[in-house]
Amino acid sequence: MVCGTANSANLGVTVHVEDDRVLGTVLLDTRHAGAPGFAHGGALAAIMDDLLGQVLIPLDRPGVTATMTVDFHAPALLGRTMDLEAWCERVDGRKLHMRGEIRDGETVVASGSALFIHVDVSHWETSGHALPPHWAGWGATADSKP
Ligand SMILES: CCCCCCCC(=O)SCCNC(=O)CCNC(=O)[C@H](O)C(C)(C)COP(=O)(O)OP(=O)(O)OC[C@H]1O[C@@H](n2cnc3c(N)ncnc32)[C@H](O)[C@@H]1OP(=O)(O)O
Repeated sequence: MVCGTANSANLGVTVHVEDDRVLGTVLLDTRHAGAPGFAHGGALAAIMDDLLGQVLIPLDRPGVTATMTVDFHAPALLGRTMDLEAWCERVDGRKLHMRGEIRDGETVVASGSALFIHVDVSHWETSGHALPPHWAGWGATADSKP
């Protein structure tokens, strides 16, 4: 729902990995309004969750959000391309401490911190839905297993 290109209702986030960081952009519009002209905080929280979750890829650790805090520092205006950045601050066994920012130019609009928990890919098999084939090797290089 945030960056999936197969979903026409996605939030239009694009991300890529540079070294161990996730960088990206998002351009919100009137579909994502809270107050007129301003992005809904829930949209920003969804973007933050997904952005921090993308760090699981360079970390090569499948994981899920256990808890997340989003601080809203400045209004996020619709119609502006905002920059996204996220990284892993610390790994403590299965606990993955992520941080990220959503910026409009030099202004940090929102910052986020989350605890992700490293899980085995089988975590998602309980839904009964098929997993993307490339998830099969996810976590193969992780030095500890859930
Ligand atoms: C590339 C993909 C991008 C996707 C981005 C989107 C990310 C998401 O939205 S994920 C969806 C939302 N999150 C979920 O559905 C998670 C639901 N929760 C769960 O499945 C489980 O509670 C889970 C896996 C997090 C933890 O369960 P479990 O594996 O049994 O571990 P558990 O033993 O309870 O906890 C492990 C450790 O984490 C700690 N912990 C767990 N939850 C929390 C929490 N909420 N706050 C603080 N600490 C926590 C525990 O205290 C424990 O610590 P310790 O080892 O020191 O005792």
